[in-house]
Amino acid sequence: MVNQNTPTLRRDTSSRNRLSISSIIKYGIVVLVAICCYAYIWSVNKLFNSKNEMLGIVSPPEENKMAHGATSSNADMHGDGSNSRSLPQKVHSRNTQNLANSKAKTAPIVLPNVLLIGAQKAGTSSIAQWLHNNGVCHPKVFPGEPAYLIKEVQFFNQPNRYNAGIDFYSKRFEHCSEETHPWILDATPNYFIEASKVYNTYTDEKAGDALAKLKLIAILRDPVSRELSWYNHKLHEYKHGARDEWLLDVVHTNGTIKTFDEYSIELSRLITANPKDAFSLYVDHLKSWVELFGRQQLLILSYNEFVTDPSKTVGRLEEFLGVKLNGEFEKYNFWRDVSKEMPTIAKEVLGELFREKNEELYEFLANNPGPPMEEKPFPRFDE
Ligand SMILES: Nc1ncnc2c1ncn2[C@@H]1O[C@H](COP(=O)(O)OS(=O)(=O)O)[C@@H](OP(=O)(O)O)[C@H]1O
Repeated sequence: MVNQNTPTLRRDTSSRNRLSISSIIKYGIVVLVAICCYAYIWSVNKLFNSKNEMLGIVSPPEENKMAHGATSSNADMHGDGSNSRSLPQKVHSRNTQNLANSKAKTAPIVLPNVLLIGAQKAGTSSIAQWLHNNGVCHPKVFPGEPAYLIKEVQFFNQPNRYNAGIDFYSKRFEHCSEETHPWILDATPNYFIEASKVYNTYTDEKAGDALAKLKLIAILRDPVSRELSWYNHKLHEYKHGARDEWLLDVVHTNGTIKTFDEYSIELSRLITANPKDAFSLYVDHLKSWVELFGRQQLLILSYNEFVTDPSKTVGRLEEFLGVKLNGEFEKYNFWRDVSKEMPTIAKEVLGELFREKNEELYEFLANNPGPPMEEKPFPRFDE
């Protein structure tokens, strides 16, 4: 039995041995192939990444994200940008981070050295265009962004843009070389109520000496007629089919258009309830600018003078910027399909609403004189 079994046993053992050797060889080949595949994928990936880095390609679309934000927040002239489309949150913030890191290594920060901070509806488009005609550098508009950003970057007033950081803002001005463009302008009237955000950016450690070089220009218009102009702007857009949220306060809920009298009564209620964000309460906002930036960096112009004696306004701007400026102001944002007449009730309601703050403004400007070329005393709106 033993002998009979032994060969069998022997035969079985040698076959098992042959099996296990061939299995080991097979497994070895599989492992080797797996290692080779992994090494190949890793090296291709590495090569691709380093090529992207060399070409300056960063992961997905920071620009697209901003373009969406800007386009949709066009419907929000006061700028909370809340309806902007965006990437899923995690990807979104990582991309912004990547961009910031790569820019910090490569491009120096370029900030505008002239900000036309408002007031809205006080001839800012005309002044901005005229300065651009005179060689003052204007912001770059990126693909997908609305064309009006060539005048106004809307950086400090739109949270989705402001939160993208100083590198995002700088990118709009990187084409403005100091040799060819001594002056770089962002003319965003909505900045008028954003003094502290502007200050934070200009004192960022990346901003260098931008704060010391910064010139601020404000042009003030009688707030009552400024409000009529803004109402007319919205009405004009509405008549041309726009239905964005920011302009819907010119219509009743049933779709009929509010008269300016009706609009003014509501506006008066709103401003009384929330004066902080009211653009027409000039003195409140100017106090913040003066406190943060001083008075000599800020030139305050009169819209009334700009309309009635523009050559004087030109002279003040020339002196403030230290350059010769040519040509005339052209008309911008002048709508013919709206009435410029000031109705009686609105005049009274808004006149009363702004009276006190206007007086405070004249007093504040008298006690805090601006740079030498500024008109003094600042002309009263009711003169
Ligand atoms: N060159 C010139 N001279 C006199 N008045 C002018 C000029 N250019 C523009 N305007 C009037 O300014 C108002 C528009 O101001 P803005 O360009 O600042 O508007 S905006 O804030 O950019 O939307 C708007 O005022 P209203 O007509 O009262 O609405 C324009 O007609």
